Amino acid sequence: MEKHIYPFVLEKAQDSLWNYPLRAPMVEPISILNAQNRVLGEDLYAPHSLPPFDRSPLDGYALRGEDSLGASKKNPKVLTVVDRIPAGHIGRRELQAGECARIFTGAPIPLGANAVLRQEDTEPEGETVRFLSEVTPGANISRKGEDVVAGEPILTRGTMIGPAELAILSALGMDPVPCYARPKVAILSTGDEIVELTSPLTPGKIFNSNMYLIAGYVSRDGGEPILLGSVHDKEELIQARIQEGLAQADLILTTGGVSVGDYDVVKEVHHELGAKRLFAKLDIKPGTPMTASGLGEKLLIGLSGNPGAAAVTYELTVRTLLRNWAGRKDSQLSKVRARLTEGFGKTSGQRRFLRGRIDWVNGEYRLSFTGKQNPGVMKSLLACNCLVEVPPQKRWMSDDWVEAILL
Ligand SMILES: Nc1nc2c(c(=O)[nH]1)N[C@H]1C(S)=C(S)[C@@H](COP(=O)(O)OP(=O)(O)OC[C@H]3O[C@@H](n4cnc5c(N)ncnc54)[C@H](O)[C@@H]3O)O[C@H]1N2
Ligand code: MOO
Repeated sequence: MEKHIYPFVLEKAQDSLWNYPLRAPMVEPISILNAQNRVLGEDLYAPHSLPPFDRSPLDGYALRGEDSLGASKKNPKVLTVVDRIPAGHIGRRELQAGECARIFTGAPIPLGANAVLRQEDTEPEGETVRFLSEVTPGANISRKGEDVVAGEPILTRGTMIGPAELAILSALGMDPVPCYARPKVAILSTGDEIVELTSPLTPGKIFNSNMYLIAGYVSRDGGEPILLGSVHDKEELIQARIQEGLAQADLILTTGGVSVGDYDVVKEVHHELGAKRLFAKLDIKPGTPMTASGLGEKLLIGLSGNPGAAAVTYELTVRTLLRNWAGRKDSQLSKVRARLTEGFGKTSGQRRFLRGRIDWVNGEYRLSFTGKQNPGVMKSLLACNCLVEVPPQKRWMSDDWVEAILL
């Protein structure tokens, strides 16, 4: 057991992880039905324009605008209706002077027409229609390409696909969608006290909740969790399970076994596996004993077993690492200024990150702490949508302005 481990400044630890040369994910074709929340793997260009043809934005009549000039309620212009064009159909003939076509929203503008008059400004009369107002040539036509022009760059690599992207992709007929493969992340919980949910909870044991916590984060951030379950605090057992993980994944996230106790063997296991230490202690609370080692193009990260500590350190380090690796553009943590609804008086020699919640209240962001901040506490993660740093020896007072790290 090492006597003293030098604590790494959080920002240096972040740098070492975020710049670690992991293998870039391949690009794979994904059905548009499964593309939500996937990351686009290529820049995409529009194969055709949107709309793909000049169309009517109104129910009314398509005409040559010149034929309506001077029309008014008092002095209507009468045109002959020679065609009827519902959406999805095309006009049968080119309009001549003095002619118009009944047209409906979304239908293509017929040849010869250059304007549409809405039906509210007309009075149909048998085969003819009276125009009660004029419409200038070019008016009321939704032009081909007014939304998207064929060939224009439409979505860039690294875009997270959501409903708006799905709409554009499908309008352009782009199925399947080239997406980055989701990086595989193996997750292992260590500890003699951990049991799986399928086993009874006998005295001294707790259920393996960290695996679900971390798997949830991994999926959220664009990775594919591989669940390795839990393993007792024995070096050879942990090593074997990590090796099992390494056969399937390039990032191994373990929880527990990183502190200074007799059973905290994860650091030794990293060493035995030939991994090179990046850091083995952070200058923050909670999660101080977090450890990380590089093994070629693979990373081994040991988070604290305490769920609150594992969550905070995941968010401050692994979140951005994984989003970057998954190819996402939104990988950086962002901050907003918020005013505290309450103080936090407990000082520490170490930087501390508190779990909080910000809400927009009466024209400003207000930040409240979400409850007990002990590293073993899970409940304060429930409403948590931000973290707030307390510098060493600092006390936050109610109404202080702080920077909230958005989660
Ligand atoms: N003498 C010292 N003791 C401790 C120190 C220290 O500096 N000197 N550091 C403390 C700090 S800080 C932390 S954080 C913890 C970290 O311990 P480990 O990361 O080695 O984690 P464990 O001891 O294995 O577990 C801690 C805690 O979390 C519970 N746990 C573990 N795994 C799970 C899981 N999968 N699901 C739910 N809960 C889990 C475990 O039962 C413990 O209660 O060490 C302090 N000790
Ligand atoms: O630094 Mo430990 O993670 O919270 O209590």
